[in-house]
Amino acid sequence: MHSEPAVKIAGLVKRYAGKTAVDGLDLRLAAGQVTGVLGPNGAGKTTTVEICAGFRHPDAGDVRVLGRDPLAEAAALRPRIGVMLQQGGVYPGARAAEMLRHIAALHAHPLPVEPLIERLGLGSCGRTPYRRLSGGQQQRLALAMAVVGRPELVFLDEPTAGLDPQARHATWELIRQLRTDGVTVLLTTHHMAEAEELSDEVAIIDAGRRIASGPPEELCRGGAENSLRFTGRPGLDVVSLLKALPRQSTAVELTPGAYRVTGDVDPQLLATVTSWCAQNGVLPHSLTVERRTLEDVFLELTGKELR
Ligand SMILES: Nc1ncnc2c1ncn2[C@@H]1O[C@H](COP(=O)(O)OP(=O)(O)OP(=O)(O)O)[C@@H](O)[C@H]1O
Repeated sequence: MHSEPAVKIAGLVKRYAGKTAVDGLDLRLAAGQVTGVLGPNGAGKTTTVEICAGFRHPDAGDVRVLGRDPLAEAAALRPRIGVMLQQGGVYPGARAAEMLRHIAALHAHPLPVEPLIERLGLGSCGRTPYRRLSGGQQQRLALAMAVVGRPELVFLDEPTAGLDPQARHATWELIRQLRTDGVTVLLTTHHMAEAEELSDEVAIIDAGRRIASGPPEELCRGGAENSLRFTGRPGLDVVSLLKALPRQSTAVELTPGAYRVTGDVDPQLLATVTSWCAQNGVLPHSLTVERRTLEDVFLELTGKELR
């Protein structure tokens, strides 16, 4: 993608009472793509979103949203961006449908409100005051409010946290639709599979800095080894298998008849293993290529200790 990024963040710093929440963050969101922003609790994701949305002052660094300064040019940006934060932004007594209609009326070409309400399963609670909605319903209303104005860019801070599976799927569909419509999406989430599934690019943030970024499949491919497992008769000659494999591969019999090959698992390595099986009269009962998931990558990069 060669067009100008929808969001450019360079050297962003934010401190709260001497505590550094964002520590020199660099991040770019490609226009028209979904960027998943991942990070442990307290990594600075929400703070970054709030700064991009013009709700907070950065202490240092440069932030450009659709080419503009999110604070100084907030009025010009407001009709062009949608924001869903983890909480707040709704008057507690406002009824769900009224609130959405009100937001829609502030925009020049809003989405039709009723279909959006139905799509997010809010039809039965349209007349319910915000404070009486369940947590998941409040989340869905916040999502509807973020997208109803047909924004060019949407910030979604943990949109699926606490949602039931149906609402989660409806949210994923909505995010896919936004992408199809060319909307740029920043999505923060703790669900690695969700990020892997929905994002064109992923950025992993830790302690206020970007520690990795790229398309999810690229992040999963790089770094540590993948593995290939197969089952066959017990006691196969793994030393001879190892000799057939590229250097730095390993081959072990984990339990009788269960074998694991690690290394740079690519189509060539798969062909080497299957041709070794053919030469040795082995018909594997099962053969699986295990690739690292985004969760594996995340834990490798950010560690397994609780923050
Ligand atoms: N208003 C605030 N006042 C003081 N400290 C704050 C404030 N908001 C956030 N922080 C601190 O800044 C750090 C980053 O918080 P932030 O909410 O941006 O992280 P996050 O990555 O969104 O976390 P989570 O995944 O838990 O939502 C945390 O240590 C948090 O305690």
